[in-house]
Amino acid sequence: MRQQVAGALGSDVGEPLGVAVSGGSDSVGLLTLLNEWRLDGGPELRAVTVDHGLRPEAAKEARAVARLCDGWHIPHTTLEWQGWSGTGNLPDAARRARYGMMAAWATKAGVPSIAVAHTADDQAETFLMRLARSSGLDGLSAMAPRWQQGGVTFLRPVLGVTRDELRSLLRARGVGWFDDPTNADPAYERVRARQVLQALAPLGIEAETLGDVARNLADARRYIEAQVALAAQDVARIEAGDVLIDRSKLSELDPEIARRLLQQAILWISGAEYPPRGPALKRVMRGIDAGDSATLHGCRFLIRAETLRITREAQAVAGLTARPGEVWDGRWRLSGPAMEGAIVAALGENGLKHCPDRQNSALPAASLRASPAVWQGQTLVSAPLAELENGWSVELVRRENHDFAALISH
Ligand SMILES: Nc1ncnc2c1ncn2[C@@H]1O[C@H](COP(=O)(O)OP(=O)(O)OP(=O)(O)O)[C@@H](O)[C@H]1O
Repeated sequence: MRQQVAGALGSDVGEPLGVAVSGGSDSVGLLTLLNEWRLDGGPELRAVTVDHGLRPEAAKEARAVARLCDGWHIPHTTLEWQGWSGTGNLPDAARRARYGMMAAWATKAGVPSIAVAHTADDQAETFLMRLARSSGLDGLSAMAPRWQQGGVTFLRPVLGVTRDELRSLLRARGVGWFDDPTNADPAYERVRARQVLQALAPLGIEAETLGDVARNLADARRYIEAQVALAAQDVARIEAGDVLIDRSKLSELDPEIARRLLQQAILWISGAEYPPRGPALKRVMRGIDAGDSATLHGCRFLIRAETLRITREAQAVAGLTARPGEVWDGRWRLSGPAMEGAIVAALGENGLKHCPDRQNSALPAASLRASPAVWQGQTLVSAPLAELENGWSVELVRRENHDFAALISH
């Protein structure tokens, strides 16, 4: 098992390696494996636990993890979440906060990557849950073995190990863990998925089997994504943050490649976490064929004779502000002279009127309205994309997970 984990992490795993330990069997099992590897020449470790403050036992569990780490001479940190606003989807908010806090902790502590303990069972349960949502190739593909978030790499080194294997290891080593009471509550979809998985055993379907299927699908997906990247290099280019697509070449692409290419462009421009729903995107694609401009997912689709221009929708960024030097709308950074009270916000219709040289910009008015500008109160200071610089410069910043620009330049 240890070789499996070391192999999954790869020889280039940074040091110290972070490990996210909730106190459950999966993550305590991962910690145990990594600790044994550490004692045998593996990377130094830093453990982290997030106390969401949602269950009375949580603080006690965090302390127990801290004690375990202390006994093994692994530095441990507990991060306390107090951000629950009381509205919305609690598990989702807790998960987002957890990853955000762990990434911020890692950055501060000089930890380049954090291992989390998603197991083969998590993978299989997720697969079943996605089946219930009629997911396609993307949803059913295996969980990524690594991803980037908040400047940190998250790693899943035990995707090939089952929960039972980790529990057997812990029993053999005499290491205890906490059972989350919700893990037995059939009100949770994941618990029902676990029960269904057991029922599938007589058919020869086990966690590993579904993991194999999910990996096969991930292989197919990787191939399709490579085709999308090739197509993007051929049909698309970037102009000051807009994506320009050759319409006749687009119409010759396989519809699935075209759909994915548009989806990638939308994710890059909008910064949305999830792509638009399939039917909505298909409707826009039919509109593009017919020559109709449209808006979708915070983006505008402008049809010209030969080109489709996808730009940011002005309405989606109205009211969005950042300080100079900070990233605005997830991908723009404006820098210039120090200036009291200066903020970055969209140029908008009002600002556009105050850009005398806007005609010299290659961008149409729709793109310029949604472009970043510097304001001091109601006064427009700079709009670099609309040819009003006043000593300011603009930079397109790389997006962590949806970098269309990188897709084209590779
Ligand atoms: N409170 C916590 N503190 C530290 N690490 C945690 C905590 N909760 C979860 N983790 C880490 O994340 C891993 C996966 O946790 P969990 O199964 O709850 O899934 P998730 O991250 O919420 O995502 P998903 O629900 O999509 O599977 C755990 O094995 C552990 O490594």
